[in-house]
Amino acid sequence: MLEVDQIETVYGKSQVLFGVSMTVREGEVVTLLGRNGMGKSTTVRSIMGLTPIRRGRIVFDGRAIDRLPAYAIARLGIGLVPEGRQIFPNLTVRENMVATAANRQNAKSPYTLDDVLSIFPRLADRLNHYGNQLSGGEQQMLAVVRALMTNPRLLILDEATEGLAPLVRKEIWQALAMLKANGHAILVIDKNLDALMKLAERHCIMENGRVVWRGNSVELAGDDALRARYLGV
Ligand SMILES: Nc1ncnc2c1ncn2[C@@H]1O[C@H](COP(=O)(O)OP(=O)(O)OP(=O)(O)O)[C@@H](O)[C@H]1O
Repeated sequence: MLEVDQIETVYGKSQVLFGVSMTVREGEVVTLLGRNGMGKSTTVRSIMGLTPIRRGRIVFDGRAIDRLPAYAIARLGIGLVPEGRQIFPNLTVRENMVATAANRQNAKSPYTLDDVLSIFPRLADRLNHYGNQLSGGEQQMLAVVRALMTNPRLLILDEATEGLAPLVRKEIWQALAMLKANGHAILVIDKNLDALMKLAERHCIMENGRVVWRGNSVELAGDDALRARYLGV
């Protein structure tokens, strides 16, 4: 479904990605792991067309997307929950959701407001609250449901549980498990390894702009030295 092939990305004169390759297949959950500053967000920005790649190729559903503008990539069916949430503070919860709603893939039964609210019931009680009146956890849930309102086939989450209380985090993980069960493909960047090892099939570890390890949850769980070296856990 998504193939990232040998991409190189630069910010001005500083090269950040040095030939990153990874894939996400239909209905699969894949993680990008690594310490801070290793290039995970830049990989996501490159996929979404927010930062242009200098070399390499990115293919989604058989189509090269690496020269497309960000809006066109989103329209093809990739939904992003960006780092830092970025919800609209002066719109209500309902308005935030409607603002991004689109059935871009002409899904047979696109998500309705009620569908996505059933994933995070506490947002249903906050429909008329403004974005800036929500707790951090509620804002994060809103960022997820907002991405879902675009009916993406691939959902990308960049540090979606950062700074959240454990119970709220758990709700987000449960929601992702449900989305996976519904057939969504998900690419997730997060630091909660335990949750990720339960949710994801495959993991990619990045260091200094390269993917230095790929494997499944059993391999990752069984390799203490690997986790200590690249993830510091
Ligand atoms: N807009 C930018 N301009 C210049 N350098 C940047 C920019 N954004 C990120 N970088 C640099 O690129 C490198 C990779 O950053 P990136 O955000 O992709 O890493 P990351 O693995 O996602 O880490 P984090 O979890 O801290 O976001 C870092 O050295 C960072 O300082």
